[in-house]
Amino acid sequence: DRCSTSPVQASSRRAAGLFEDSRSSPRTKRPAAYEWTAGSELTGYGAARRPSRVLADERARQVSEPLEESFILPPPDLVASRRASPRFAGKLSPLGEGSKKLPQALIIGVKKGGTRALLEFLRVHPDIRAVGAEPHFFDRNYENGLEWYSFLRMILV
Ligand SMILES: Nc1ncnc2c1ncn2[C@@H]1O[C@H](COP(=O)(O)OS(=O)(=O)O)[C@@H](OP(=O)(O)O)[C@H]1O
Repeated sequence: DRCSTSPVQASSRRAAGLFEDSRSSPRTKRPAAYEWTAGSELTGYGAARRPSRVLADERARQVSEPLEESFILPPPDLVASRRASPRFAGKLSPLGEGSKKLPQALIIGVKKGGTRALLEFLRVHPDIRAVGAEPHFFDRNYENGLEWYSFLRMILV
């Protein structure tokens, strides 16, 4: 919500990379993220603080390291409410319990643009899980990289 035109465009490119990563390689998503990140011209808040080349190299090192699987537990509210749909067939997500995964969808918008309202509408759907609070990855936590991002208990659509 603090982005001007240029960072918003950068965010859109980044989101597209994450989408493709999740769909094309659900188990080994990091190599795809590595290629995407390393080949991208990074602009926006993170790049404004450090040179984009340095930032890209740091990202490449982070995402090329092997990831631990199955360490993030489902949110307690989901367990308590038993909102998981029959599609999940006894699991709490299509990925199995405790999977760590980047989101398959991002909501990006200006302040007071209705993003919170959209999130709440989507959250009603039993096949959609979402972060509890807005993570502000692109405008406040971008420098923490994808590792930080995937540590959130993220969205499983
Ligand atoms: N579909 C639709 N139609 C009309 N108005 C809508 C709609 N969706 C959201 N809103 C109103 O837009 C205001 C900002 O919404 P959000 O708080 O969800 O936006 S955001 O989280 O800051 O992006 C907020 O208004 P205020 O309550 O006056 O702040 C929402 O009620």
